[in-house]
Amino acid sequence: MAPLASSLQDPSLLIEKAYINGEWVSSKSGETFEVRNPATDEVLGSCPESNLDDLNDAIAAAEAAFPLWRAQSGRARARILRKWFDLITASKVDIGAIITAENGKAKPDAEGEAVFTAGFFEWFAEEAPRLYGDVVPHSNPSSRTTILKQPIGVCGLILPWNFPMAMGARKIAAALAAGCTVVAKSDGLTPFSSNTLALLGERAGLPKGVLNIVTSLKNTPKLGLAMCESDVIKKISFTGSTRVGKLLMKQSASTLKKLSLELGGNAPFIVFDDADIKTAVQSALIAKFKVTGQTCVCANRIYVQEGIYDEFAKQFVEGVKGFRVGPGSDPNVTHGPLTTSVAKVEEHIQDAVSKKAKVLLGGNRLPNIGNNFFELTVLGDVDDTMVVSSEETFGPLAAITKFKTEDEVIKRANSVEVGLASYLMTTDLNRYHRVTERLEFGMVAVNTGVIADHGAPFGGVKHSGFGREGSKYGCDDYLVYKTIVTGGIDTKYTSLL
Ligand SMILES: NC(=O)c1ccc[n+]([C@@H]2O[C@H](COP(=O)([O-])OP(=O)(O)OC[C@H]3O[C@@H](n4cnc5c(N)ncnc54)[C@H](O)[C@@H]3O)[C@@H](O)[C@H]2O)c1
Ligand SMILES: O=CCCC(=O)O
Repeated sequence: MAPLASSLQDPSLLIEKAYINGEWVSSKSGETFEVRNPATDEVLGSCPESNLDDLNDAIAAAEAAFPLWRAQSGRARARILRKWFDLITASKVDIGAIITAENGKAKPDAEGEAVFTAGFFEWFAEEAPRLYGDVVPHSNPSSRTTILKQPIGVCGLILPWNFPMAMGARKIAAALAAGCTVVAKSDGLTPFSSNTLALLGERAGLPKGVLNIVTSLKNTPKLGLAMCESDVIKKISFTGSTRVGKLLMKQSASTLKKLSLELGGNAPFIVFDDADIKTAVQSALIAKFKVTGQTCVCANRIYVQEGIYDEFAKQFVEGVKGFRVGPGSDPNVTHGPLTTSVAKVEEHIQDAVSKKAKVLLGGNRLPNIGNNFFELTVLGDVDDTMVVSSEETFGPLAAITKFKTEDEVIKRANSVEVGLASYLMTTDLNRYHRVTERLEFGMVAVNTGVIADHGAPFGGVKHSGFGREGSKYGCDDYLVYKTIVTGGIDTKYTSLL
């Protein structure tokens, strides 16, 4: 038994297999890949290196399961999703331990992710019976137009490593509630969380073939291409970088696939002189350093108006000093390692410092703890020529920059290609209206550092992609609308058409 499994209350939650047609399977080639703990570099276990044959089996299973799953009532699907919620909630501690082991995030964040994950099953259990269509008046009074919302079919879901369970849940719960079946590809760095999720789905009563998971590290691009080119898969939903999102869109052209792309961000965090400084500092600490800066909604550019700049920077640095970096499994640790590499954080710091940014805190690797650890870092006097202002760091680097006017900061905030999350700190109601409406981002958080919630549509604009996850709109991405027109031509009215 893998050592991680033996540390769990329920060791069966850790599965080193792929999940196809209700069976836990090895890859046809027999190949596997190792999964490592980013805090220690220890091998946690291994998973099958799924290949195209395995993917085709998964697609065939999802195709075969689709007619029966879609034919169930929304209420029947809801009961399974609701039970899934209960099972995830009951396994919160074990799930947290698995997420921390493979992703690195600190225990409270990992257990928080378990709760966040469960919430999507609860939410979509409530949506499943309520996917109403419409009846629309027709211009011919003897006709009627009915709009049916129907499941699109088999969905291919490509999942990231930063929320290895919750990002999968946000897609899987919505797709299954809508009546679709799923082939998911978990991230090669974090396959165990997805497997645990599938196992709990199986225990909740999910019929075989409704959810399938292929696991892969090196075959990922091949599997991604095959998913895009498959005529059976009718929709792809992807969370990850803008680069890969654009590639998937190109690859999906030949099958004209419906796509949801949750891509990169570069969130501005704007603090006006009139902000409540305590709220602004607390919100910035959360928005910047959640999961050690590795969420797509993390504040990347902190713009502070000149009158409040020095005080904000001082209080922000004091706040950061209250955090503790270390292995996520240590209960005293608030921030774990980076899941991938510290190189980009270091490059952004070096570039900024070479252009006269000031290091207010941190700035160094922490090799005494491990290769993937980096100090929570605060830079002041950042300007727009620095790489950190135009590129998402996806790491623990807070880049603080000064601004003078509202017009100036809106222009600078909107100057990037991407448009996912943004933050606004102000107590001026008129300013709130003006600025929220002018920011070119899919989401604006006002006087808070937390955006995501099950009921809040999550997604971006511009190069951050399209589609909305969670919320009452979340099933739409997995539905197609069918128009049914009934009635004959009523000659009395044809002259009015
Ligand atoms: N908008 C969102 O909801 C959201 C959420 C999390 C992360 N992100 C973004 O993801 C990025 C960080 O993650 P990353 O650098 O690991 O992203 P990435 O795009 O390299 O990887 C994301 C996922 O895609 C897979 N992948 C990579 N190449 C692929 C290919 N050719 N075909 C199919 N799948 C492929 C990876 O294995 C991984 O599972 C950041 O830009 C971040 O903002 C966005
Ligand atoms: O990384 C993307 C998701 C972030 C979140 O939902 O808080």
